[in-house]
Amino acid sequence: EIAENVCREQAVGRELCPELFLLGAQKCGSTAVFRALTENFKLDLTLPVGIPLVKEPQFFNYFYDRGWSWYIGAYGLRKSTDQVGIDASADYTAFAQAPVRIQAGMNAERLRFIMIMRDPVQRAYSWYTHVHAFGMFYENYREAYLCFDYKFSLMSKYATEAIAKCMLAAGSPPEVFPACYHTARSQAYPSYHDHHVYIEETGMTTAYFDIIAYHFTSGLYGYILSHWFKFFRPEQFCFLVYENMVENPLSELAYLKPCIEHFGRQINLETRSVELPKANVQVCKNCAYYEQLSEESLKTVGATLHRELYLDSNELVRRSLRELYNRTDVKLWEIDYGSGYQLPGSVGEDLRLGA
Ligand SMILES: Nc1ncnc2c1ncn2[C@@H]1O[C@H](COP(=O)(O)OS(=O)(=O)O)[C@@H](OP(=O)(O)O)[C@H]1O
Repeated sequence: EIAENVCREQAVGRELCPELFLLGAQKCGSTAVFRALTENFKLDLTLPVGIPLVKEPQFFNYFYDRGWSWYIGAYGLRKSTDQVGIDASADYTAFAQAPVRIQAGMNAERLRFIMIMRDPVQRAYSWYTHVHAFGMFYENYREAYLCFDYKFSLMSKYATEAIAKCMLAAGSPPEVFPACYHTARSQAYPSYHDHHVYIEETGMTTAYFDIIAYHFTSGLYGYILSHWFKFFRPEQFCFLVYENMVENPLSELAYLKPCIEHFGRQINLETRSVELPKANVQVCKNCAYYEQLSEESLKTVGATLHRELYLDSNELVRRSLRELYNRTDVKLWEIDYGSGYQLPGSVGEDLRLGA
């Protein structure tokens, strides 16, 4: 039996514990980043062996009850001092208890976290597409979707109402995510799971509403960050912005340097040009009941989501990255959502600083 505190040592011959975490949210391009690290930069990172989703052990969210032996055992023993174990469960960011458990059980000071962010609207729509492509055989997903006639636009509308109400009741930024993430059962707000609301457009009442909320709460990056910052120091994080990465992979991936060099390893950014590997590109044209939104329709839905759900969170991201990392190049996701969109003063300021 492996003891819970075994990860506090780094001795060769003892258990190698994962120390590099590749976090999302999901659908932010984490598979492409993983491939860039291992294929383009030829970084030898140790993955767990013998557990179902190798790259994503999902221990600190879904499989915690399988125990530490299951998780740590899968990484084997340390062969050298600079060996690095990686856990690329992007989804840890969607669970408030994940950083609590990581801090409690791992060698917290040693850890580094790569966190990727993407326009939360595009991300949510990508997850919706993913569910149509891969998740509709789960009965609870089908039932949750059925109430909305399987439509992303309807889900957005009702999820925005519920989540915005929760955020209003939640208090200061660090409190928002634990109170309002998709499986939250806070005093401030009853759980989404038991949130039964009548959908006017379909004449049905919601079931498994937490499944719907998940699409949208996973994009509240600003609040996710202020939650993780309760457990780890800013120096332990390296941020990637999906849109920047697509536009200029090399200069965006350069932000990973401190998180890699921390382990005595190098990524050579000077000599090679890097193309971001294409991974998990989804096509759902023939998915049954799939609401394929035109660019224009997604902009209409997205403008409301940004205005009513993401605005403060997005601002928090930009402010955190500017103040803590001196970064002013975080994409203004809201700006793509149509003319007439009123930027608040502080966002306008960010825009000027970023220009
Ligand atoms: N090279 C490159 N350039 C641009 N976009 C890319 C690239 N590689 C992956 N992707 C897009 O990333 C989305 C998948 O993200 P993830 O790998 O994090 O998905 S998952 O959470 O692991 O399922 C998925 O987004 P959507 O296409 O919007 O669904 C991928 O298309």
